[in-house]
Amino acid sequence: MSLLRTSVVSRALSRSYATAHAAGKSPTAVVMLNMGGPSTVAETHDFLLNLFMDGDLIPLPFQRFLAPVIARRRTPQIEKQYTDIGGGSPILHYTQLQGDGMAKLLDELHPETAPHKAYVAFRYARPLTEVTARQMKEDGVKRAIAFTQYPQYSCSTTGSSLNELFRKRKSTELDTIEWSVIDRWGTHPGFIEAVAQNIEAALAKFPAETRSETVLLFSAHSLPMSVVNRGDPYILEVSASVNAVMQRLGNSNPFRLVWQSQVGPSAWMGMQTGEALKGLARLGKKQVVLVPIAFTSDHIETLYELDLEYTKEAEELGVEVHRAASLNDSPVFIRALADIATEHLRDCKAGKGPTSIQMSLRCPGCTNATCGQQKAWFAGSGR
Ligand SMILES: C=CC1=C(C)c2cc3[nH]c(cc4nc(cc5[nH]c(cc1n2)c(C)c5CCC(=O)O)C(CCC(=O)O)=C4C)c(C)c3C=C
Ligand SMILES: [Fe+2]
Ligand SMILES: [Fe+2]
Repeated sequence: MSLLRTSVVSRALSRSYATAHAAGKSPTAVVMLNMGGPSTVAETHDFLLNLFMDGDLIPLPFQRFLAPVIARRRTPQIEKQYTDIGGGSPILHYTQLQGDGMAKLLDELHPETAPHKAYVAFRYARPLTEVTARQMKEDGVKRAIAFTQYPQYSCSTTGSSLNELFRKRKSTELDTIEWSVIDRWGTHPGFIEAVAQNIEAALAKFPAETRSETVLLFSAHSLPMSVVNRGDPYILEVSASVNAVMQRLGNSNPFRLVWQSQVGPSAWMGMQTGEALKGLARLGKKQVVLVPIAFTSDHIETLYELDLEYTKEAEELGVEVHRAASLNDSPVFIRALADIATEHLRDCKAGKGPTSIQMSLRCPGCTNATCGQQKAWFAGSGR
């Protein structure tokens, strides 16, 4: 579609939302769930406090007392990182852009449920669930999709966001809405295509003669081994994404999946990204493309850890590193989000239920009662 036609269509669609709203037709809400990040450096402390208060992510003894201490102690270091990447996290900007683009496409792809409206609900930064819920109430929302923006499922990420929505359902009147859930989409062809195109763009920076020797180093946020060992599906699902991307690329390059950003002294999933780069240098590898695979926009892990820390270290060891761009404003990715939501709405209409079959299963080692209650509540929504 030409740019001109896209903007004409999008203006017409915004008008269709405004007209339908004025006429009293409430929008189908698509609630973009993610962790969020501090939009300004000054918001870093509150972001960290919310994060360390989350017992679904970091169960601490005496959480209410310990979390503020740890958050306060960690704030200066993390504030410096957000300062160094330009003064804050871009996640809100990109999530809004992705959501608005998706909602416009959805009006075309699935007119039966139009108008669609994207809402953002972050777990640790503004806009938090309560604020989003208030907006949804003002808009008269009766039907909503909880659409995780984590491609791969972990109880510590998507699980935590769904638990929060479930806990707040009464106080925010979210329980008056008919819900369904998109809980994972790590092998969706549109997502895989968007990642593959960004890898191809990074690979093109190397000379054609040596391009196929470049190592693709997929990097995802690590998980504590205690979470892996209770049966969390994240490691498997990230691996499935990597395999799907490599198939799409025709297995053009050697590759590995490695893990970054571990926090604290406990055991985490390895091999660590920084160590892997050093190891590749030791093995004489000269060219690497770093590929963020478990997050949909830039954040400190890409802009600080990958771009500022690891790339510099590797280049000092004689390795040329280029990073595949994050999905950010990729039109291929925005189209993928719209396709995922369309397929979900069709599945709901076909009676496949408000949640996926896989979502119904708790981790075999899960002892968090909220997980079970939350899954049962979403599965029963609208029935
Ligand atoms: C899919 C991505 C992520 C998983 C899985 C994940 C698990 C996880 N994280 C922590 C602890 C922390 N994470 C922190 C920051 C952070 N985490 C992710 C993503 C995942 N986390 C991102 C994208 C970010 C950065 C946000 C940004 O704006 O850049 C932090 C805070 C930063 C710090 O203090 O270092 C902590 C703490 C645990 C314990 C965990 C699994 C249980
Ligand atoms: Fe769980
Ligand atoms: Fe994290």
